[in-house]
Amino acid sequence: MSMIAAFYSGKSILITGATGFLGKVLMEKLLRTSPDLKVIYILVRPKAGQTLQQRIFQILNSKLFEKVKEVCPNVHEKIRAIYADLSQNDFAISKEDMQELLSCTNVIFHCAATVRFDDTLRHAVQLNVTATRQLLLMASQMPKLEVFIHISTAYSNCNLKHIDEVIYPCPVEPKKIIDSLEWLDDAIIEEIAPKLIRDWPNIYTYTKALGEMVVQQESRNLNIAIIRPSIVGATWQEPFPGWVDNVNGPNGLIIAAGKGFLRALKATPKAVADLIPVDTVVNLTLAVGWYTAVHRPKSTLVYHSTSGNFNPCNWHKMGVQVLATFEKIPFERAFRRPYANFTSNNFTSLYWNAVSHRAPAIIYDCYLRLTGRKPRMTKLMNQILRTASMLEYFINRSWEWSTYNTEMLMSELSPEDQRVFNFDVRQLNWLEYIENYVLGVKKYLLKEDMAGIPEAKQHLKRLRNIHYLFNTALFLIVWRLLIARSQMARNVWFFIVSFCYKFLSYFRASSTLKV
Ligand SMILES: CCCCCCCCCCCCCCCCCCCC(=O)SCCNC(=O)CCNC(=O)[C@H](O)C(C)(C)COP(=O)(O)OP(=O)(O)OC[C@H]1O[C@@H](n2cnc3c(N)ncnc32)[C@H](O)[C@@H]1OP(=O)(O)O
Ligand SMILES: NC(=O)C1=CN([C@@H]2O[C@H](COP(=O)(O)OP(=O)(O)OC[C@H]3O[C@@H](n4cnc5c(N)ncnc54)[C@H](OP(=O)(O)O)[C@@H]3O)[C@@H](O)[C@H]2O)C=CC1
Repeated sequence: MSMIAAFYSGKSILITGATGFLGKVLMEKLLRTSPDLKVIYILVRPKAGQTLQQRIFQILNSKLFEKVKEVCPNVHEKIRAIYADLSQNDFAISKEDMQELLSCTNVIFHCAATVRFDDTLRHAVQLNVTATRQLLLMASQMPKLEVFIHISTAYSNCNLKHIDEVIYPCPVEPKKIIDSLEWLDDAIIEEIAPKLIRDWPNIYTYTKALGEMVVQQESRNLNIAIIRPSIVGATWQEPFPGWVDNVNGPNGLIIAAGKGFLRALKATPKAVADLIPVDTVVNLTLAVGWYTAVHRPKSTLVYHSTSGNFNPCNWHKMGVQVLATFEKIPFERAFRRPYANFTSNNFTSLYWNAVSHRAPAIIYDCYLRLTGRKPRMTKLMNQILRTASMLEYFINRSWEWSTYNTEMLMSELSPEDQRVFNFDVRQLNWLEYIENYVLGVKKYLLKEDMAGIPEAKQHLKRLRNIHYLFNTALFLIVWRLLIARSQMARNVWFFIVSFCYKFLSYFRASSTLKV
């Protein structure tokens, strides 16, 4: 019997960010392993014209939740969606709902955040700092609360090279920032933002660091733990391999590469690609929830959910395997044949951007214009290159995260829990994982049918022929121009032609002799 699963049975669990990538997998695993939990409260806002109910209905009827329904057929009854906007005062939760949350909640998983790298400082502080403080305040008024789990990121201290499982202080107190945002206007905030974030690469990682500090300062006598995942990727094993549902992190780049838009990346091939499967993060999170509630550590423990020091993979290996998978299971209607060129050199990177990205986009847009269609490739390419440049910081560096707490927890689990809540990435086979990942991107993000693979392969062959034809034509044009202008080029040309002629004559003569 799993002790972790038993712990969550009969519990009322509050999840923020349950409609997000990590939140959905967390909810699924909880329902599948502890089907007799009492209720999962999820704080949700209406979005994209959908009501709360429509959003929940769509999530629970998605492929991700198919397996869970076999063990928990009444899954809809276990979820109680509560209207909430985390950027508002008191989260805009109604009095009745708030009362219910305060009196019933046993466990909190705080996953909600804005993960955009370029969000405004005001919004990112509201979500990643102020909302965390507000939730901690709510938690302190919950008599039945046993544990509060805060999801942060391994990059909250990415301005350091070696990162321990401790909360590092930020140069400016979060409270001072929260207070000043109340009276400063937006223009001034954006002006001071770069000065505040100092050597953090973006607003996201900076505000996640502030969020951790808030957790430390406002923890009162709460039983809290922090999880710090690195780059969260598709599922490894559960509920099935390769599940993924948004374009964040590597996902968008895999699409851009598979469709042949992105063929070079400013990346350090030997740098560690610290990906961690989302189900691994979820298993660790649930195990930490159990351990923190049952063992009540004296201080707030931080757990790194990273792969680098257990089972390192670098960007070169990842790129090669991603490309190999595109060969086997290509994406449909690619713009060009997929290719992956990783370079850490600024000059080479500029060259590849001009030759491999911008020039083909401009040529294609000319073709669209000539055929009476609206040009769109340059705009799309600019968007992709902007995204790639935003991620560059993370693919050109390696970090060392210590994992003492995570390893300690692994050794505390029973063999059954180690199996059901496996977060040991030493067992992960990268080649297999990446193949399933790319397949998952094709199936669940691009919604492409596997039956289209032969046609996709044919299309790639056609692209290869076009590529050869184009290169040959280009070579001939350049050569012709050179010959017209330079005596030296003409001499080389006559030398090659006479050499070929002699070779052919010799070949013909010797084959005649044999006969
Ligand atoms: C050369 C061959 C390569 C072979 C492939 C090998 C794979 C290597 C992958 C390497 C990836 C490394 C990733 C490192 C990530 C580090 C993460 C740190 C860990 C965290 O805690 S962060 C959590 C993750 N957060 C994010 O990833 C958010 C990043 N996104 C943003 O901040 C913004 O989207 C961005 C990039 C600033 C763009 O903003 P904006 O210009 O305003 O555009 P939109 O957001 O509105 O989106 C417009 C359009 O682009 C699509 N989109 C969004 N994100 C991506 C993406 N990552 N890749 C591709 N496309 C993306 C979006 O869906 C929109 O499309 P529409 O069709 O709706 O217009
Ligand atoms: N993905 C990654 O690579 C990594 C993620 N993390 C951390 O993991 C956690 C989850 O990330 P992930 O699932 O990827 O992110 P997503 O962007 O997929 O999910 C974010 C969640 O937060 C919710 N949310 C955002 N703003 C509000 C708001 N104003 N009111 C209510 N809910 C809101 C979103 O709701 P809605 O659906 O309505 O937008 C969504 O459910 C975050 O804390 C992130 O920092 C850490 C390391 C890496």
